Amino acid sequence: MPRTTNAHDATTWHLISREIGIDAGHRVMDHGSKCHNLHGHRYRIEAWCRGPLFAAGEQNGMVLDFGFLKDEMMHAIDARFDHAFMLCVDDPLCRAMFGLDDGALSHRVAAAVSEDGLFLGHGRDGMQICVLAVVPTAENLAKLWFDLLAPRVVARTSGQASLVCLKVWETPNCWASYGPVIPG
Ligand SMILES: Nc1nc2c(c(=O)[nH]1)N=C([C@H](O)[C@H](O)COP(=O)(O)OP(=O)(O)OP(=O)(O)O)CN2
Repeated sequence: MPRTTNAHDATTWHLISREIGIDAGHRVMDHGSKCHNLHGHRYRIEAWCRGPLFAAGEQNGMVLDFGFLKDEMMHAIDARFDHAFMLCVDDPLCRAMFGLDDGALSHRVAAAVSEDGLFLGHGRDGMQICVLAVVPTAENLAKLWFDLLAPRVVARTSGQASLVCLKVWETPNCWASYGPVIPG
């Protein structure tokens, strides 16, 4: 029995999308107006995946079970960023707010940001912090979360499906996305 069905050709394919929501704080340090302030968002995050359909088993007729996709989004994004505060490593507030005057923590943060583009861990008083190599705009978060989720989608489908778009709603009116496909 074939494992997949190829109900797409070079110009058509199956796309699925799943959404989760997280709450997180940030500031856009260079912004000329209110986004310069410390503030928070209810981020809505959509993951769009493309691939052939499974032709047998519990995912028969699916690109990737929505529940499996949710699991991967929760591990890759929610578990690390929900209720975290995100600042750019170059933000002058980062050092004081996150307790980076502590030498050992400061060293760990600098090493992680330089190697991985981000540090996720605990700062002053055990507060969950996220230090990024880039400013936490919706565009940069879309790429960051795309890069964390993409390998999980491939692994969860044994290489059949891929993440083609990660869309971040920063407010009910504004979104940014990253990936090779423009979402509808
Ligand atoms: N291209 C981007 N522009 C802006 C970003 C961003 O990440 N990418 N971020 C901000 C602010 O952080 C803010 O979250 C959005 O601000 P705002 O324009 O106020 O969005 P609203 O939906 O709240 O707009 P209202 O005018 O209040 O309805 C700014 N720009």
